[in-house]
Amino acid sequence: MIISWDEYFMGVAIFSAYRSKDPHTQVGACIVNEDKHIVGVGYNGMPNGCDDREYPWGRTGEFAEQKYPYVVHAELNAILNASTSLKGCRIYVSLFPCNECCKAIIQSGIREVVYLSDKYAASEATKISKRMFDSAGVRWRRMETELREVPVKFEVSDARDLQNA
Ligand SMILES: O=c1ccn([C@H]2C[C@H](O)[C@@H](COP(=O)(O)O)O2)c(=O)[nH]1
Ligand SMILES: [Zn+2]
Repeated sequence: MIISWDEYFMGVAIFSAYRSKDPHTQVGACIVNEDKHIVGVGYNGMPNGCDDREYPWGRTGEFAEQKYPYVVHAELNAILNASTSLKGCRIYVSLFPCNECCKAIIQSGIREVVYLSDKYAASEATKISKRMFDSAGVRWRRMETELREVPVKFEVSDARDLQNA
């Protein structure tokens, strides 16, 4: 099996998402420069020093008892983790960015967004993101692939024999 660049970078975003402790929506992001080098990855999680076993992961109730005021979004983590300037970069995200991430993406100099899920397309946040991306000239497109899944095997004993593992 040989995967495309888009599949490869989105795969890194999806793999990053598996690190998230969010029980409802795990999100991953992978930022790539014009040389196709990965310069930042991230997932949605609590800020450094905020123990993710102590902070809430719920979606309802009092604001302070919900996850929303605490969690750092995947895109922002990827931007903050980046090792270099993001001017001209592309970001792969497993979920279309919210309006807050949209602003950070625009201001960082990222020029293209490739996304997988648009499950909150009807939300105000997503509509606002699309408007701001369009105004700022940041392209956005859904990931196109025939792939449904990629097998990942950890029991491989010989790295030269991945196909037959
Ligand atoms: O741009 C975005 C939007 C959302 N997220 C994160 C924030 C939360 O942890 C989840 C969304 O939770 P729901 O339960 O689906 O409301 O996704 C993000 O990382 N980036
Ligand atoms: Zn966001």
